[in-house]
Amino acid sequence: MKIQKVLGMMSGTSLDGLDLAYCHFWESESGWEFKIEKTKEIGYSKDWRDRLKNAIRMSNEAHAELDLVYGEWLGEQARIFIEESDIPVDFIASHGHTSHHRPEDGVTFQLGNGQVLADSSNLQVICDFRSQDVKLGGQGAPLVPIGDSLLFNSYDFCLNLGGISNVSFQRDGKRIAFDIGMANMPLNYITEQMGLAYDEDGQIASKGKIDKDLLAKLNGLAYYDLPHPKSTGYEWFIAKVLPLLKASKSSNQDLLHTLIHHNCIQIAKAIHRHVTNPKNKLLTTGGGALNSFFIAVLQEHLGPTVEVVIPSKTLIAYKEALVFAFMGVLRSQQKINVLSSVTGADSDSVSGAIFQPQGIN
Ligand SMILES: Nc1ncnc2c1ncn2[C@@H]1O[C@H](COP(=O)(O)OP(=O)(O)OP(=O)(O)O)[C@@H](O)[C@H]1O
Ligand SMILES: CC(=O)N[C@H]1[C@@H]2OC[C@@H](O2)[C@@H](O)[C@@H]1O[C@H](C)C(=O)O
Repeated sequence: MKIQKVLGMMSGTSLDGLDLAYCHFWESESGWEFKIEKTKEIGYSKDWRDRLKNAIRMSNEAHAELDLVYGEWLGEQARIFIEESDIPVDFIASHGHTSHHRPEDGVTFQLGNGQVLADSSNLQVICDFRSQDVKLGGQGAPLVPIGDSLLFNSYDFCLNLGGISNVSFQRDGKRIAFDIGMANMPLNYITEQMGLAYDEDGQIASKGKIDKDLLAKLNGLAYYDLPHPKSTGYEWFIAKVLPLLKASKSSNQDLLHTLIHHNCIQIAKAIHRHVTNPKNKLLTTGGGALNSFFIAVLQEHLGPTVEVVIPSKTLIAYKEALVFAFMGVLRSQQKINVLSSVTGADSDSVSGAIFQPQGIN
């Protein structure tokens, strides 16, 4: 039994920080197995958060420069983590940070240059998991469903509550998945105005009340009626959601309360549409799983047919980094790691660019 030892690196849309998950993978008679051996979250400084957030508006030159500088920073973080944990690593699988995602225009870009990362960590790097799928006409997202299908198939549904919410499930022998809409992105936008990183356990939101007008407008956003495959991101938030929040006269408390109900209504709607069993287990991960008010409202909207299952804090926080590490393993073995049933691409693919260190450091 060969164990693959991989460092997965992930920076998500909520811009809270970089997740590092050192994982072991091996194949048994019952399929793929994994263990998350060591983890670390490196919170972004205000400077990094601002640079990554503003990448969407940068000139090509500034964007290219940021790609290199961020790749170097990722390499440094990997090096420090590996040294302090004293772990043998076969290779790094890095998602990077999405700066642009407009698959309809054939565009997706994850910052964190692979060659620079390989050189500064002195390890083989697999990255750029999305662009081949977009070239094949797919959404390039979500990608974690390959992991849901091969590592978490005992659950009826897998839900991620990051900046964006997405869901995945098996239907007629195929994995289906899509971005439902928002999760923490608009909540963090509001709490940022209040000088807070986020609303711990939804304490502020829980004291608010529903702004009915805003709720109706949010629920009326056209994205929700699009059929899957579909994916969304910061561009949609800025163009369609932010103007609605800015136009509302409600207090921050009421905005947070309304946004959580809105998110949960849309999540429940998306899941109910695909429920086929009387009882379903919904594995729920991503930072939103730590927000007890969000989870209580979600369970209320889902009702008794769908049970929200909250796993360990490690899995909540590091499932995405784990799955990108796993996608690296599949890539290194020339196995399919991006599913066209999820993304709508012309075909499944073995995605990810491979970079070898050139011994510069
Ligand atoms: N205790 C908590 N109470 C409330 N919210 C929390 C708590 N812990 C984390 N969060 C929320 O979770 C967010 C981080 O979630 P996560 O790390 O899953 O997002 P991400 O991976 O960046 O997003 P995506 O999956 O969309 O790329 C924080 O920004 C915060 O909004
Ligand atoms: C383009 C991009 O980075 N999309 C992210 C984002 O964050 C959540 C959601 O939107 C999902 O589609 C995806 O990330 C996860 C990790 C995925 O690909 O499964």
